[in-house]
Amino acid sequence: MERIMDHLAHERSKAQFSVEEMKIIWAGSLHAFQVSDRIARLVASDPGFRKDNRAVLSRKELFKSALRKAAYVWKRINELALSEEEASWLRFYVDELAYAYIHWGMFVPAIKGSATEEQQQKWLPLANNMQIIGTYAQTELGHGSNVRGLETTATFDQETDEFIIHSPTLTSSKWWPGGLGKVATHAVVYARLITDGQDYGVHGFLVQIRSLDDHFPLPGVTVGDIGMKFGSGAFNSIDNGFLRFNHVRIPRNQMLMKVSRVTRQGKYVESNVPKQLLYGAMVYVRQIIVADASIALSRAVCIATRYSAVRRQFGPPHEDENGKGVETQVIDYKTQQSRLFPLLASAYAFRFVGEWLKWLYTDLIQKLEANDFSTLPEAHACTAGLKSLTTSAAADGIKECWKLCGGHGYLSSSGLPELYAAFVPACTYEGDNIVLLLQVSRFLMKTISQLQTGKKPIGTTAYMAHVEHLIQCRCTVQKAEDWLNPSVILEAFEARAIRLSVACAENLTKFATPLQGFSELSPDLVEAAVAHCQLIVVSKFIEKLQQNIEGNGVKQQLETLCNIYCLNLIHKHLGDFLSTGSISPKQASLASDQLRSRYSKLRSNVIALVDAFNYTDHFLGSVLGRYDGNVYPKLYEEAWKDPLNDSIVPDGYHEYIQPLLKQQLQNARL
Ligand SMILES: CCCCCCCC/C=C\CCCCCCCCCCCCCCCC(=O)SCCNC(=O)CCNC(=O)[C@H](O)C(C)(C)COP(=O)(O)OP(=O)(O)OC[C@H]1O[C@@H](n2cnc3c(N)ncnc32)[C@H](O)[C@@H]1OP(=O)(O)O
Ligand SMILES: Cc1cc2nc3c(=O)[nH]c(=O)nc-3n(C[C@H](O)[C@H](O)[C@H](O)COP(=O)(O)OP(=O)(O)OC[C@H]3O[C@@H](n4cnc5c(N)ncnc54)[C@H](O)[C@@H]3O)c2cc1C
Repeated sequence: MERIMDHLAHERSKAQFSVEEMKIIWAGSLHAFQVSDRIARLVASDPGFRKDNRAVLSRKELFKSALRKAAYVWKRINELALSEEEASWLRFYVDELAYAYIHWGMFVPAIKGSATEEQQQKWLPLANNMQIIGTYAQTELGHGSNVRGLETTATFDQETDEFIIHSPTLTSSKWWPGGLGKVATHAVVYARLITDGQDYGVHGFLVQIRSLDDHFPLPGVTVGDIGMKFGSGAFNSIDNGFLRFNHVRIPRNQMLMKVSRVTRQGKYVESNVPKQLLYGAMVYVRQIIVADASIALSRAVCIATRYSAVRRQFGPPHEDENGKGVETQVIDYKTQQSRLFPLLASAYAFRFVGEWLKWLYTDLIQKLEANDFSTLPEAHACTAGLKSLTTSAAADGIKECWKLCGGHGYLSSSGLPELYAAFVPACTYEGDNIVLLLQVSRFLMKTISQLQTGKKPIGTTAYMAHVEHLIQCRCTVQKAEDWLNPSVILEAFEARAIRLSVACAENLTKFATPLQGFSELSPDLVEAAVAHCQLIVVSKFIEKLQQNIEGNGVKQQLETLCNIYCLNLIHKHLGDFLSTGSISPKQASLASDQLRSRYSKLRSNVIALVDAFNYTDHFLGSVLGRYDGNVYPKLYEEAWKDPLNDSIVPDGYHEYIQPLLKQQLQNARL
């Protein structure tokens, strides 16, 4: 036991940088670090937030436990008079999916983004004080991705000055909204607006669905939970629901009227803001999901890295620091490093691109407030594309971390199965990842077509202004060290991205209609979108390194991580880089050499690099990822806690095992 504990201490002593300074870089600022650290400890030390028994709870128990925690969170927020920032950290570290995620993450943002000032004044105080609990009811049984295909109707009745909300078909039933099944009292419902016999497409409406007195559904409302979801624990603590309306009436002023409105006379009037603002809540949440992807991946990487340093298999016996013979730490196998270290680098890369995306979103909101809508298309493309890229990579990465932990990774007590089950739907919710990449490719094709008109590309597409150079340039790498030059890396990624996009644009012209071309070439368009989004992540990592980074050795570690992130992408997408001529086969081989040498450089720092995430054992929820590395005794302890071990002879023995054994024994004697 002692030896294992010593192992992580020894690993920590090998670090070549200041972990405390790296914690600040990871958190984003000294202030963010201090607040998050304080709240993380507060949550970890409060028995009310215990979560180690989640995997063995039944669905009903799990749901009730999530309700209890959500109420307790609210109580603590008020008792401690927490600021909005502190309250968000508290919800984050409690780490239990419940209705509050949708209430604060989508219902409130939808009201802020799509309601008029007057409507906000009425509804936001109610929502902010939890006098009502809201959900975001967009997806239907028949349509999720295709928002324009939604079927729920909101028909204006001029006589009573009301909208009639109705579900005309089974497929128009709302399906999936979080917190809807059993909790929400209100919903922002997306429905087709019909007035004067004309269909004006999908708009948002605020609809009360349950009584505030007895919680029963209001007349005309049929509502319930859609059933168990993938994995134990995970998303089963939340009540994703279905909802059907039978001619439910709401006052006209409960249409969200910032983008357009209906007058008392039933006239449809558009405002001067773009229709797409109706989708504003999705842009907001996609940006948060990118931050969440870095968190989910970093949790898995932290577990797999610490465990890989504790776990020993094979190898010539080495002497440990006490002179004892020991086997090889699995983290020292080059295959383990080549699977794990790029994931560690990705966690950092996604953290920084998430930080940048938050800035982009804040900037967008400031511009929208000043009636400047010019950056909306780029913000949509960036949030959609990066949500897709980071969630797919994080979901795959978490699964890889579980395999990196061998058999023990498959145990619930490793924390990895639940982490995976809870995160993998991020590839689907808030926009299916392929559908979102097709949105990015549409934006890229539009940008390329505008190059011919002389329009200067801006922001993340600014590189496209250099199309002529990037189409014909040759990578200058001659020796492995050349791959450490950020401008060489950047140009290789820019060349690959633009060459894939330009090839798509050229191929599109070969089809009879753009629609046909988009459909036939969609796999290529998705690859071009991925290349563009990876370029964004690479360039934001490089930009981060150009900032003033304090702390002993911190910048050097980040440089190594950045190199690993970029070179591993080249290795993984070699086909693209070679087929577009962005690099040569010889340069690809030098990139692999450099990548291997970066792994060796990083090796002694990896435990400290995951410590810099500053996750408490409570938040990690993993025996394998414990800070003290005391894995085996704790695994044994956890095994004893399983309800199956409550009795020596199991329930069912007398009914099913004993008679079977007796029968077989008798048969053998005959
Ligand atoms: C110490 C530690 C420190 C660490 C610090 C870390 C910090 C921690 C921070 C955060 C942690 C976070 C923790 C929180 C965790 C969050 C977890 C969340 C939990 C669960 C949440 C689950 C929520 C799920 C909710 C939902 O799923 S709601 C439903 C979402 N539905 C969709 O997304 C549907 C997808 N479909 C669409 O979006 C659209 O239909 C479509 C695909 C875009 C197509 O639409 P349509 O046909 O109308 O459009 P087009 O014709 O294609 O386009 C028309 C033009 O409009 C443009 N467009 C489209 N969409 C938008 C948009 N959203 N905004 C702007 N513009 C848009 C489009 O580009 C077209 O433009 P054009 O110029 O080409 O015409
Ligand atoms: C855990 C979870 C929570 C959710 N919470 C909410 C919520 O709170 N509120 C809410 O309104 N919704 C919610 N949703 C619904 C979610 O937003 C949708 O599931 C999502 O938008 C995907 O839509 P879909 O299910 O219709 O997938 P589909 O569009 O049916 O996708 C099925 C397949 O078709 C492919 N596909 C679809 N269209 C195209 C295309 N044009 N080109 C190429 N391929 C295509 C997709 O790539 C995918 O492989 C939630 C979903 C989940 C899983």
